[in-house]
Amino acid sequence: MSSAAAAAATSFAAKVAATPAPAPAPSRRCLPLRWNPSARRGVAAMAVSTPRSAAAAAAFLERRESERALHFVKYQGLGNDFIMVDNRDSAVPKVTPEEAAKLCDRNFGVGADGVIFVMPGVNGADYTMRIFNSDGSEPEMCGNGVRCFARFIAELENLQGTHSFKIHTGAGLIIPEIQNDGKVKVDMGQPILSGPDIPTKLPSTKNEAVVQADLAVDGSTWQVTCVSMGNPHCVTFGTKELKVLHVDDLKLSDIGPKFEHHEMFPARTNTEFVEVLSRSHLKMRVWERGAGATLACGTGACAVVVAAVLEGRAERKCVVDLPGGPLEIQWREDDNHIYMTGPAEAVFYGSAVH
Ligand SMILES: N[C@@H](CCC[C@H](N)C(=O)O)C(=O)O
Repeated sequence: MSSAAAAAATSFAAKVAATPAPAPAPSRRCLPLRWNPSARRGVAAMAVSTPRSAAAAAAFLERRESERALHFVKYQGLGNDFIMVDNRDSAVPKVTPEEAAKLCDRNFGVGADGVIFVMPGVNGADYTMRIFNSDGSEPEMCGNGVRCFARFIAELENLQGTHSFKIHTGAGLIIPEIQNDGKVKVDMGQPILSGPDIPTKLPSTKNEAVVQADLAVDGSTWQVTCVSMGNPHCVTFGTKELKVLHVDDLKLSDIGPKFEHHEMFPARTNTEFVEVLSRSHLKMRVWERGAGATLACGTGACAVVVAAVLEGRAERKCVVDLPGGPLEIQWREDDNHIYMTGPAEAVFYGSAVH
């Protein structure tokens, strides 16, 4: 955590009232986000088992309503978890980057990989998505986050069934579509391959792209392919010495930060370590810029398939296994767009006092 965020940690009193979300069932909707008395009774009833604690919980809920509280819903996509904030009434995020870092702290806050804001759309988009990483920095895009975003909008707007939305993000227009089975398929747009645009200072090796370039990290020469999905990714399948990675053997907390802060990446980088299981099945672990080791990274999985295709290791349509579960990724030849399909669901509802 930055010193600014650490300072905020002492001043930002996050008291979190968390309640498990109802089990997902197609015919049953989640609790409405707009505060409503019957929903509140439901929360209290779930949280309490004795009359005495029921009274305490009711008193707490009364007090909570009278204080300035940030109401949120915690969502997760393959274990990549986010505090979702209904920010539809303003283009200014309801929490600062320092407060976001505090909220994301797994001991002193709610615990999450990031905070995501649903904001009014601009330039013809239905909504704008902004996100703060758990260190308070602001990335351009988040793949798992945009799936959660789509499900959150459906909940906020009381929409059932299939729906697609035009979302304005720092990576341009992103289009998630909620499918019949509840999964979300996202048009993630086109990958950016030009080194300076990613950005990386590594020289291009294949046309304008940086493919299987040598990168010295921690005494080894890693072979990396760089891809931007709006946010920067460095993908590696191994070192010059050790061509094949066994990703489960990696000590991510040692090696990850050395990539993230490498001088070749002026905006820092996300890094994906990949094992090829077959030409349509990849396995990866990720060290995320601003969030560290996470259970999944949607933009990372897209970057991995692009890198695998550019290196001739895989087909354009792959299942990518992440620690939190699989994502289906397709890099289409006709429009050069990448499509990502995966789950997203609400975990719990809460309020943080600040
Ligand atoms: N987990 C995300 C990526 C979030 C942003 C990333 N940490 C960055 O700084 O670029 C995903 O699912 O894509």
